[in-house]
Amino acid sequence: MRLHVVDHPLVAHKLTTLRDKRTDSATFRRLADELVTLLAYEATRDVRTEQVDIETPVTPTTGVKLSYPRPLVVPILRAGLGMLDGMVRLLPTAEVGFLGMIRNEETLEASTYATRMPEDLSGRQVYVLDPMLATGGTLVAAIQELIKRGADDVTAVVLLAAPEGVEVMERELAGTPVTVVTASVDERLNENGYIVPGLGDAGDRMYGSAE
Ligand SMILES: O=P(O)(O)OC[C@H]1O[C@H](OP(=O)(O)OP(=O)(O)O)[C@H](O)[C@@H]1O
Ligand SMILES: O=c1cc[nH]c(=O)[nH]1
Ligand SMILES: [Mg+2]
Repeated sequence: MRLHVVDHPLVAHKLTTLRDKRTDSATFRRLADELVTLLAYEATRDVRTEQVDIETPVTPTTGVKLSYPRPLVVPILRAGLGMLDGMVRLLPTAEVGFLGMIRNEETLEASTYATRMPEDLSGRQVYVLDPMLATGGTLVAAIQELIKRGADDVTAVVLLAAPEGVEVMERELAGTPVTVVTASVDERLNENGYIVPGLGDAGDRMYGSAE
């Protein structure tokens, strides 16, 4: 597994406001959207392209366009939904699949409550979106499902990661073609499985507590 921490002052600036507990939901959603677009620039560095012939007003030339099969973008509901627009803005030809997953806040185990994506992902590049990589249970399960369906290149775009979650991913997904792109690897997880310093519950901060 490859880990890429995006080191950029604009990313750090937006992330700081996102972490601030005084930031309201509307601002949080806007900042998450902007941050994803910055991370997407790095996450798509190896997106597949093919050569194409065009004519400029001056002369024929060759350029590139995104290849087929189209990349698949998979936000993990709920919180990953807040990252979708920022990602597809940079990848307009992408197809979008959905995974609904929830972490049990007592056991910290992830379970899947909704799946809507192609059965056959052979030869597809997939971008998974989830703001938080905490224990890693959610992302490991999501990526194992994508690889089972044949995906041969998976990039997870996460706003924040905990070192514990990165370690679990490295262990559980060893030997698989997986890259994690994040704005920060934070200090640790606390006793409730929350990232420290983190930003709290990403889904709740985007959409409310859902109770
Ligand atoms: O790495 P893990 O320990 O598995 O935790 C991370 C998961 O927890 C959060 O989702 P949550 O279960 O709160 O669902 P929500 O997005 O609907 O709020 C977050 O968006 C990740 O999906
Ligand atoms: O810090 C955390 C950990 C898991 N899920 C969140 O939303 N935040
Ligand atoms: Mg949540």
